[in-house]
Amino acid sequence: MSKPVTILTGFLGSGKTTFLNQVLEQKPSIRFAIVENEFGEAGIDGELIIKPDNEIFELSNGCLCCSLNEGIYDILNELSHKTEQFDELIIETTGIADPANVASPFFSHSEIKKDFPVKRIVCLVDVELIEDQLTETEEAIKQLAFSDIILLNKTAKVSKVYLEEVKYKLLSINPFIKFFEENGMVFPVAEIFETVRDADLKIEENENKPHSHEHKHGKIKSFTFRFPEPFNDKELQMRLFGYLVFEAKGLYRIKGIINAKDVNHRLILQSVGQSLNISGGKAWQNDEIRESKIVFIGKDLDKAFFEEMLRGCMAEKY
Ligand SMILES: Nc1nc2c(ncn2[C@@H]2O[C@H](COP(=O)(O)OP(=O)(O)OP(=O)(O)O)[C@@H](O)[C@H]2O)c(=O)[nH]1
Repeated sequence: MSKPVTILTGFLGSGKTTFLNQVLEQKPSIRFAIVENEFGEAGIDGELIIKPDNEIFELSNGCLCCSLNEGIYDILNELSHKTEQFDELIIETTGIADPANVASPFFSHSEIKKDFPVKRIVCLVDVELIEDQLTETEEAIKQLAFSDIILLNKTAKVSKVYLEEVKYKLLSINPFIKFFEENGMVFPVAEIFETVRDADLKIEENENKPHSHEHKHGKIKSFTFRFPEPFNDKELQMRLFGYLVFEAKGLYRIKGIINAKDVNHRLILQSVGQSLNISGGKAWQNDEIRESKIVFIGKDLDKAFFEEMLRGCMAEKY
């Protein structure tokens, strides 16, 4: 039996995981299998999904367009043997993947095409940051160009006039897109899932082209740090905030699961552009090894600098 596929794309921090969580909340009767891919090694997004009873596959360590084929084929193969356990598949791509590459196995293989028909490719757009992202990176343009649905996110951060300008600009890149908007941090999940892409996707450029292993992300790098020692969360927040305000050029994204001293639950660290947010996450279990994982993604980043900054925030120093 065929299983509908939704591909989520959008630049780093645009809101893909947030949207995915709302889909799981608003569609409780659908059993989703989820493929999470991250640029950077730590499987942080998997931990940020609210309903762990969904089957979650992680394709970490690299980006989907470069390490895709083997991994995704294995996952689809596994899924095809347990079709009675799920109803639909969602693939969340990394924030710097070209979704044409992600989608190519779904269109170039007749069996995959039949068993896993792609119903929609949804691109999340951070309306405040998209202009800079389009100027700075090729991936943001490719994501827009390839999608069927644009979900305009973080709309409260810009004026209505600016939002119209953004739409106009996006339409000049892809005139076929259908717009949806988040409203007060609520996504129109039902309407999006009622929208099915028009015709078979044309991916002439990619279909028969051998996959190039040349890395396409220029100088975009990702570092993942893991620390068993607990952090002083106030110090961490202060230093990161100072960094973001004064020095953060080229840093696109920070995501982390933090183990802070005297705090019995995880802290979730999120930063996009210059914003920084630390909020409560799942409780640490008694038998669990507590470890912090933090990933930094950006252009021309200096790993040693971040390591020193983070080590300066350990609780033992205070
Ligand atoms: N103000 C506001 N913040 C939002 C909204 N949607 C998401 N965010 C915040 O934006 C940050 C990034 O959201 P994610 O859902 O993790 O973004 P993502 O696209 O999955 O990020 P990557 O996996 O790094 O590409 C988080 O701190 C969210 O809480 C929104 O509608 N409004």
